[in-house]
Amino acid sequence: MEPNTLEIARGEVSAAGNTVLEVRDLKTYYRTRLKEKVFAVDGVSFTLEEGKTLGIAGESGCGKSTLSISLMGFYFPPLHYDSGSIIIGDTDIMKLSKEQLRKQILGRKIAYIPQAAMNALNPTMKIIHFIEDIMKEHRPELDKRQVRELATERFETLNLSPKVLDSFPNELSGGMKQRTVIAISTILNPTVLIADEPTSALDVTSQKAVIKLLKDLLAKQFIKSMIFITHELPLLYHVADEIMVMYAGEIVERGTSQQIVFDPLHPYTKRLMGSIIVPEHGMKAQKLAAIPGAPPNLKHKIVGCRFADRCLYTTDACRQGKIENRTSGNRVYRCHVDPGTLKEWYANEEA
Ligand SMILES: Nc1ncnc2c1ncn2[C@@H]1O[C@H](COP(=O)(O)OP(=O)(O)OP(=O)(O)O)[C@@H](O)[C@H]1O
Repeated sequence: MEPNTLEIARGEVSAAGNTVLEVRDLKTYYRTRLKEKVFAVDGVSFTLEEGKTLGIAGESGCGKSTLSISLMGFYFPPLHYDSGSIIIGDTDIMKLSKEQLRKQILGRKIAYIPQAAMNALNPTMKIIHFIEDIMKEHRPELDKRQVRELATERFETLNLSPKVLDSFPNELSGGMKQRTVIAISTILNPTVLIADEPTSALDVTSQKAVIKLLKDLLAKQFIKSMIFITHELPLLYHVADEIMVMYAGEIVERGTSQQIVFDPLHPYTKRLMGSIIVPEHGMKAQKLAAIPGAPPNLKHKIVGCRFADRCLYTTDACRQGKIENRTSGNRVYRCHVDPGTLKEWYANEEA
């Protein structure tokens, strides 16, 4: 079904397809020791379609990790939920109790691989014991032999040696540990997998193996969709079907990976991606560009565009009221300037 214009304008729908996750106007904040609220996720809305990988890009501190943690619906101080919905299937998980979340959602519907996940494994437990613990909670009808059979089959299908099951974490290389964490985290076939910098701190060969594993999980339908966060632009471009760009707690643009990298609309995306005339092979070493200045302090109420202090094209209009989303074809971006004018400005920069 085609999304209607209003839905797109709210940034709630990006593409036709089977929606597996819908986030509506989500707001979450850190409470500081001085009792101030830092809204690191401030009115985020988006959908994720079955079979798709959605990348999240943005400078350090723009809220990517907070958004991904927030999507689990499970909050530990200093992070708090303020408002909004996280809908998986027919369930708004924010309406569930912590117990319901733990039993019905975490690991089953949504799984999260945090930064440096591989270092979080308890070194005194063999890999099979992590899987047994998960199954005890979620598939109590299975005995130990059945759990081992299931784990062996899963590891073999993912081209991981079943011998790993009888290893301790510190007997595995960094890359193998990371792949093992991913295999364990997805053993219940979650609808959505969130991978936050899953390849950072790995050598190039291990990075490739992790990416292949993630793609295999999708292709073999052990997961239905993925949210992928990385600072590595070429990696994001190659892994993600679509990219959302975050700035100061808001989504400022969403489009296909091709559009975001090579034809950005929002001035923040434009700066973040550097020059749009980048031949693909030249992207290999490219990271997200450093932009002069710093994002606004989220402790304070911000009026107008959050990027205004760093944008090359700021006018008085940018500093007034709330900046609403605009649409251009399948794309949504949060800037009051029309696409034609933006493209003209960017063309002049390159002239
Ligand atoms: N414990 C905390 N207390 C207060 N503010 C915090 C806390 N943790 C993060 N923040 C703030 O929340 C905002 C978003 O941080 P977050 O780590 O989500 O960004 P990020 O885009 O994931 O960065 P990175 O790419 O470095 O992981 C930042 O302004 C950060 O300073």
